[in-house]
Amino acid sequence: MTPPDWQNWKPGVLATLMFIVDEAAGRVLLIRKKRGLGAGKINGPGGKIDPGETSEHCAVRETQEELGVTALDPVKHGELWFQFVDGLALHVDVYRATRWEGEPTETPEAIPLWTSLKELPFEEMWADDRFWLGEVLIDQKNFTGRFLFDDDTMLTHEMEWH
Ligand SMILES: CNc1ncnc2c1ncn2[C@@H]1O[C@H](COP(=O)(O)OP(=O)(O)OP(=O)(O)O)[C@@H](O)[C@H]1O
Repeated sequence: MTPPDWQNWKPGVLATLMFIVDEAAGRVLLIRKKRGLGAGKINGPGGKIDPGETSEHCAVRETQEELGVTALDPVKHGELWFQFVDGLALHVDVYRATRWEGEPTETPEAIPLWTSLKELPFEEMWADDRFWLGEVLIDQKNFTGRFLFDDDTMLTHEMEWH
């Protein structure tokens, strides 16, 4: 199919992703997602923004709910625009934090996975992640990415680095 013009994409559902980076140990706190969109995949903690909530608050709250960890001083590094051919549209703000409180704990939503920054498990992640995750986590770059998906299959992508 022909993808719609990027400019005509709707913002859709607003959501967030949080990546807590332990710079001293060269690792990032990922999750194995147990339910919801992308169940079974490895991703960062995150989820939908509640009405009236800021995106930063959502990223912190979802990380608390999924892992029992509080991210401190998160910095926004990017925006992901996902369009699925079935009509679902997701707009995701991506945060990175280097300080946190609490010990990651398994919850009904997620299994915590401290992962080496040198061995990001892209084969178990959403297909778009290999276009931006290393650049954000390691190089602290800022970006906007737009991706068209048919279920799990990425059909097109467009990256801007700021
Ligand atoms: C398509 N390629 C993708 N690549 C990378 N990450 C993706 C993603 N698609 C969704 N995500 C993230 O996965 C979480 C689930 O999205 P989301 O719709 O919010 O579902 P989830 O059921 O977890 O939300 P609630 O916890 O119910 O709020 C959410 O953090 C969102 O940012």
